[in-house]
Amino acid sequence: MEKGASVNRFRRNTVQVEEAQRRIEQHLRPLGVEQVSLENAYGRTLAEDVFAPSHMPHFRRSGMDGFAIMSSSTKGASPESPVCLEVIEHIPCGFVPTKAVSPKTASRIMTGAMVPEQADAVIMLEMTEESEKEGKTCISIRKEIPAGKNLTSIGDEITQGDCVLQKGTKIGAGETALLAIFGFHHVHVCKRPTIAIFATGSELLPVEAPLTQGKIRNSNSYMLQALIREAGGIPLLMGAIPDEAAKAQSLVLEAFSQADFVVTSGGVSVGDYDILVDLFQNWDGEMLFNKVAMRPGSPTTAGVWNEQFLFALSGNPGACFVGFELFVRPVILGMQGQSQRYRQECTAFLGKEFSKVNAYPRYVRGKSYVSEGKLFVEPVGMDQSSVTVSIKDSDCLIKIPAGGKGVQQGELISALLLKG
Ligand SMILES: Nc1nc2c(c(=O)[nH]1)N[C@H]1C(S)=C(S)[C@@H](COP(=O)(O)OP(=O)(O)OC[C@H]3O[C@@H](n4cnc5c(N)ncnc54)[C@H](O)[C@@H]3O)O[C@H]1N2
Ligand code: MOO
Ligand SMILES: [Mg+2]
Repeated sequence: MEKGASVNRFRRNTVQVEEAQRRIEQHLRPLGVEQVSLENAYGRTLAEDVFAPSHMPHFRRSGMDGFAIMSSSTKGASPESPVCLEVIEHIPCGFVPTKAVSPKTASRIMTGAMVPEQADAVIMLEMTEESEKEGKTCISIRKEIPAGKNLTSIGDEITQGDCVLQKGTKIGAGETALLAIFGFHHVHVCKRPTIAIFATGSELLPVEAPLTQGKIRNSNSYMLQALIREAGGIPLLMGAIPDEAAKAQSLVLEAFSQADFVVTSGGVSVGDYDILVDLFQNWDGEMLFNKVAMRPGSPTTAGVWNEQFLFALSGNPGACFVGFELFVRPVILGMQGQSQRYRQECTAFLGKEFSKVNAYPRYVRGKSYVSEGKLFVEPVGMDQSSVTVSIKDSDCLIKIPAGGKGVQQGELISALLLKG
């Protein structure tokens, strides 16, 4: 097979993960704003602060099915000397009371209904006894009811004018409920980036193809597609490019017109057919980095062309996954205007020793759990860069520092939490 035009491999300068992230950040811009209907707002990022246009609740609301009363009318009420009040009105939800409650009267009211102005408490149905007297309905109350009982005052939850949701907030179920409450049928959200995904490698088969000797199915593209979706991006599956440098170059450059940025996997190391290296050799954009002090994924490469990123992730699935988490995901979030772009880092006890010697900091696929009130993390198992099976089992990346002989069980260690 013909070799890629990769005889003169170019020099690599190793940068730390944080430095690589900093270089990316310098080119990171939010994409802009669009309007979506509330039903399509889930998972999107708010592009503006949302202020309450009204109080919540905006009327005095009953918390129980019962009777709206003046609390003062129950003064001295006891089983021995109950207070009797005449029922003057029935107030279902959605109804505006028409009759003023007096010290001698009560209005039957349902949960969520508007409490008449003069009433300052609601007594539960079960705490009253109803009777008919001379064609009138009366209730007897055997207990004093304090003012404010079972009554939600205007603005109890939210005051008109309050900032209820801040710009940059990701819209989940609770945010959606608030937007609906305040009548925001359409919301301004940050645009989602479209990301073209290429796999590279002549060994790659389409997922539907039968396996043949020496070939494998292209799993990275689909993994990246899922990761991009999780981060709120719009993935564009562009298929696999065979190991032909010229073809890779034209396809990748072409994709910049269809997407906000491009992610590739494979072909970034020092091999004869590592065609992304050739692409970056002919690159007339800015090279951000081409080697990172990390395992897996040390050959991860990134550049910018006309302010559009090209992330060339490693082909090894474990390294592709980690490269996405550390470099691509923050860009997808940042383009959507999210300020919290990086995975939360926590300190935890290592549940199982990790004894590999590390030339570079290592991001080990791990599982977190709580035992006796303490947070533990432990490696999920096979952790080689080439291993795919353990990706699904991990909810964190354990950061094993460079140097030394690994980390012992029980030692405190940092981990990036991958969920949430
Ligand atoms: N002599 C050296 N060899 C290697 C070095 C090195 O420094 N010197 N680095 C190793 C490291 S570290 C990594 S990580 C890998 C990086 O490999 P590439 O990014 O160049 O990826 P490929 O060579 O294209 O493929 C590697 C591996 O991954 C499989 N692969 C590729 N694409 C996919 C895909 N879409 N879905 C599933 N699997 C994929 C591919 O078949 C290979 O098995 O290089 C080391 N080598
Ligand atoms: O960068 Mo490669 O893992 O790190 O195998
Ligand atoms: Mg390679």
